[in-house]
Amino acid sequence: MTAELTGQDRFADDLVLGADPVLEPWNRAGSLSAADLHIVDRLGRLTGERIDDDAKLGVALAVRAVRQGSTCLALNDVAEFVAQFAPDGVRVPSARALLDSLARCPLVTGSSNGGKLRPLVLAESDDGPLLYLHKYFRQEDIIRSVLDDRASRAPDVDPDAVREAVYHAFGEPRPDDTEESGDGPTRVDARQRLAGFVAAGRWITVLAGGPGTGKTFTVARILATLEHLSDHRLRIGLCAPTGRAAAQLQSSVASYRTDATPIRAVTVHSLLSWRPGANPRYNRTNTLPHDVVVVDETSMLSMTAMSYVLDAIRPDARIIFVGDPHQLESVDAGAVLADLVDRVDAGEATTTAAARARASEAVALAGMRVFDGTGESPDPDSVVDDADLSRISAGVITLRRGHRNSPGIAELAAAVNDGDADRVAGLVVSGLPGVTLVDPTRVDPVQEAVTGWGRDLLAAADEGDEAGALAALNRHRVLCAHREGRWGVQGWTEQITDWIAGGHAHLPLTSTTVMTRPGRPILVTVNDKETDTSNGDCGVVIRDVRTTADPGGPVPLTVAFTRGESGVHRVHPARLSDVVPAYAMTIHRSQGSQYEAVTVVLPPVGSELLTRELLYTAITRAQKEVWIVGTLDVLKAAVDRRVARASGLRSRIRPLGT
Ligand SMILES: Nc1ncnc2c1ncn2[C@@H]1O[C@H](COP(=O)(O)OP(=O)(O)OP(=O)(O)O)[C@@H](O)[C@H]1O
Repeated sequence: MTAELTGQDRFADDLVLGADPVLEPWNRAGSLSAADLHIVDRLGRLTGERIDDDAKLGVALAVRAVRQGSTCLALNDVAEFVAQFAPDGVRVPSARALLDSLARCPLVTGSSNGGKLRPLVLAESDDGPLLYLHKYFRQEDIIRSVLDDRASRAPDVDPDAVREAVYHAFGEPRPDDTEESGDGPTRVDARQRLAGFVAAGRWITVLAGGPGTGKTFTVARILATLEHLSDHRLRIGLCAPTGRAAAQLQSSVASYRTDATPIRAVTVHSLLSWRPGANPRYNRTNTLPHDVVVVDETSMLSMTAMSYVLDAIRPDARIIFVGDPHQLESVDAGAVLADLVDRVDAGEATTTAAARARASEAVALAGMRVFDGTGESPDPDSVVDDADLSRISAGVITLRRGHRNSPGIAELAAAVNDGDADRVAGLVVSGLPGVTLVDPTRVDPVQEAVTGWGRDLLAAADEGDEAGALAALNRHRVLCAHREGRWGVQGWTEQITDWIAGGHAHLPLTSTTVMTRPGRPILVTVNDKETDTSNGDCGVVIRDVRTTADPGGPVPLTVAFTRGESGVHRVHPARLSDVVPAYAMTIHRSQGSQYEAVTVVLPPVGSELLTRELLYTAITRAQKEVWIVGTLDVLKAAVDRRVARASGLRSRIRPLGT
């Protein structure tokens, strides 16, 4: 499934001949795909019984909802769900009519008319009735039951030993809370220390925070805490949804654990021995050997992957989920990290009085205090408020202090997250440092910045200066919502190539032509063990000064990639088959990376992709400077629109008929 295409784009010529009359207008309008219709048709045939028109539409919409990232269809929200894509003139049944019809449908588990095959589940929730495909209902059920089980127990640890281990790894709280580091005095972030206490005292911890808030830095210290507490050598599993995120996690953790054994990080698929089309080798009956498993970039994890991970980890092993819940979620169904945080806010996670008492104690030991609601507005670096305390007692800790993004970008990102469109517009117009709104019809400032970047890349790469070229690589990036079209990656790549060539670019860059000249940034699109490159890796083509050029022959080239803090990995262009130019890339692709400066190209109003999460993800990729190409109206529309993914994880649910 591709989250970057809308239903309309994707299924325009996806017509089903002789379609069911109820679904035909939806198919003709491009709102339901041929695959959606085939699934409904096939299920109807297999059950061999008559399906009501309303139930048929309900099932088709549930299939579409999953395709769009939800794990179920929320019946009470159907009118809102279909508003964007219902064909003109069709009757959309009310939530009540859908429920009545599905409650009698032989395809539905728990219906009054259960057939032989019941691949759907109708469940009651605090948010009203939810219709699931059975697979997703089961996966959510696994997640819910593992979370509840882990919240109901705590590791048997000696509080004095925990205090000693946390202080050893994070330092003791001091009145001025400063410590000397190689780079000069650095303030210890008390929330990071608090995360150490939380992770030591629980079987499952969610470490949330925006980019550069020190999540990986904290993970490394949490691991040191747990190692200090353990009487045996801990088996630690580090993983992330993508190869690139795993490589990044491994190198950051290694840089913070200079005197400890390096730990390899792998993809979630590799950790679980999960091959495409098969079930993972590790599961409830064949659990992973690890004592601690860290999952980074959890926002990108699909619900299926989350359920497999939770199922495969021993009940007496610690799990630490790390990520930014405000970022774009998985391209497959589910928004599990956001759900893990939201279910606490919705009062759904189990938090007992004892857990709250333990959390308050940890807050004090970390050198913070609980804000009682009186006095001055609290400083989030030294106090936790009531909502925060509930989250902490449910194992969710959010780091807030950014150590990387410029204050202007951090302020804008916070306003975007708060969903305050007027504040966002006000900040942008007021000339917030590091933030510029660029009129899409007058992109000269962007042209200047991007051209300068492209020429810096070229100058270093042409000299064969790989350190210089790699340093220039992350100086700028153009991020687009869409792949195709003038405002997409394709259009911007053409534009940038032309700018850099001074208006004389003759051919558009393709995966083959991009590697024919030094200075071109490239993006790898597959994981490849042979070349030790991962999907999402960015490199730069440089002149290979170590190879002597044939007189009159082509310039010898190599592609350089950064490895670790300052290492370089070189691959001959001929060995890289799946690459694309990387002057511009999609916002989805940029997740997990940061650049000094970013140009964010907003899609037009009305694009299904224009959401708060998209905007947040894009602007927080920039460390120092962000140019937002779009109008104020588009910017405000983005802030106002949230990704709506239905899920039952945020509320208590029970199957209908139980
Ligand atoms: N308490 C601290 N004091 C000083 N520097 C810190 C502190 N915590 C983190 N840093 C620094 O901030 C930078 C970002 O930290 P880190 O990479 O751990 O953040 P992150 O949240 O994992 O980022 P990302 O969003 O890239 O995953 C690093 O250079 C790190 O050394």
